[in-house]
Amino acid sequence: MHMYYDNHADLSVLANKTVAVIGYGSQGHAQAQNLRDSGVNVVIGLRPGKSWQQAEADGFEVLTVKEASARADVIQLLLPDEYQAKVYQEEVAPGLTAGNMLLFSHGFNVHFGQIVPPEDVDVAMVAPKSPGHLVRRVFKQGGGVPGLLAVHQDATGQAKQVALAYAKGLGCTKAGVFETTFREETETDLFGEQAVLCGGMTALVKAGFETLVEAGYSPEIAYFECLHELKLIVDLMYEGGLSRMRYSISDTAEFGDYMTGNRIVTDATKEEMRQVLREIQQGEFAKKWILENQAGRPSYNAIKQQEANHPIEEVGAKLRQMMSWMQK
Ligand SMILES: NC(=O)C1=CN([C@@H]2O[C@H](COP(=O)(O)OP(=O)(O)OC[C@H]3O[C@@H](n4cnc5c(N)ncnc54)[C@H](OP(=O)(O)O)[C@@H]3O)[C@@H](O)[C@H]2O)C=CC1
Ligand SMILES: CC[C@](O)(C(C)=O)C(=O)O
Repeated sequence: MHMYYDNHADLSVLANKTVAVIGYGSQGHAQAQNLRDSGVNVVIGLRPGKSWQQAEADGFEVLTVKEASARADVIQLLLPDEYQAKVYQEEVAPGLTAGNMLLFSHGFNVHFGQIVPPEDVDVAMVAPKSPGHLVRRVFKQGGGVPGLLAVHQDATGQAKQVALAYAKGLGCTKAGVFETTFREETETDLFGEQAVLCGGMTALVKAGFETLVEAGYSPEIAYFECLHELKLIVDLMYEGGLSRMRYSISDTAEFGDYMTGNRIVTDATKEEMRQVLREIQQGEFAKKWILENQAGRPSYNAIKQQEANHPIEEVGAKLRQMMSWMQK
């Protein structure tokens, strides 16, 4: 296992190749635009619709998924994970030829056996560790976000060099690309988004907001305290770890942090985290998500609606309107 930086990757490996970016959503638009700015020949594969119009407006050649897959040497699947297997079977697989590379930014479908590529193609992953919009924003600022790289299948003997060149085109080798496996990326990514980054964090923010509002404090103050300021605290941790954040906050806040943190995230919380990880490792979460999609997403849709109506969303929308400088 290694970390790779700019000097380990050679963009000329992609010089005579065409890359098809399939999907033009959060990751698709960012990866396609960064690659193009890095001199890579990119076409976009889509169905007719909103993304197609956007990709054309952004100056790309847009083809159907079938045409783009057949044209390209490297095919990066950036569709929502839940649709990838069907689109792969019907539109990508028929155009694959020996020596092509099939790329992913998340290992879900390969790791859980929903996509089984033929043996004569390379199968790899370049996964930026960042939401797509920041993959683009940080690149435009002259930097890059870190990434993960994994080779699942090396039919040509060149898979790692091609994947590394792709990662360089995204800007990831500026920040560091860590070599891993499809299993490790998939399980840690699902764990991170469920237990910490998305599920854990939104539950913590809502619980804090509700505690203050239910105790009679203003929703505006509760919003600033529990959501708005979180970004500023996270920015400090991002720049210099927990110690930089603790250097910047008051000693009173730091003492409160030491006294209270473990009362909020207790041994029971950690035991629940271990249980969440077991369910991911055993494929229970994947099965639940696949079945949820087959059933038309009843739970996903109901909870999405309920969450959109949470009072923190109402007060937040009102307060953010006044912050004209904020990237929305
Ligand atoms: N979001 C992120 O930041 C991250 C995502 N990833 C991974 O990247 C991959 C892409 O995720 P993400 O960028 O969030 O996806 P999005 O939901 O943002 O984008 C979906 C894109 O796929 C298109 N699409 C959907 N269905 C079809 C179809 N049947 N045929 C053709 N095009 C279709 C949509 O076009 P239309 O407008 O027509 O619907 C849209 O352009 C996933 O594997 C995900 O796990 C990894 C790291 C971070
Ligand atoms: C944290 C969510 C994420 O895993 C990401 C941006 O890396 C995702 O899949 O969107």
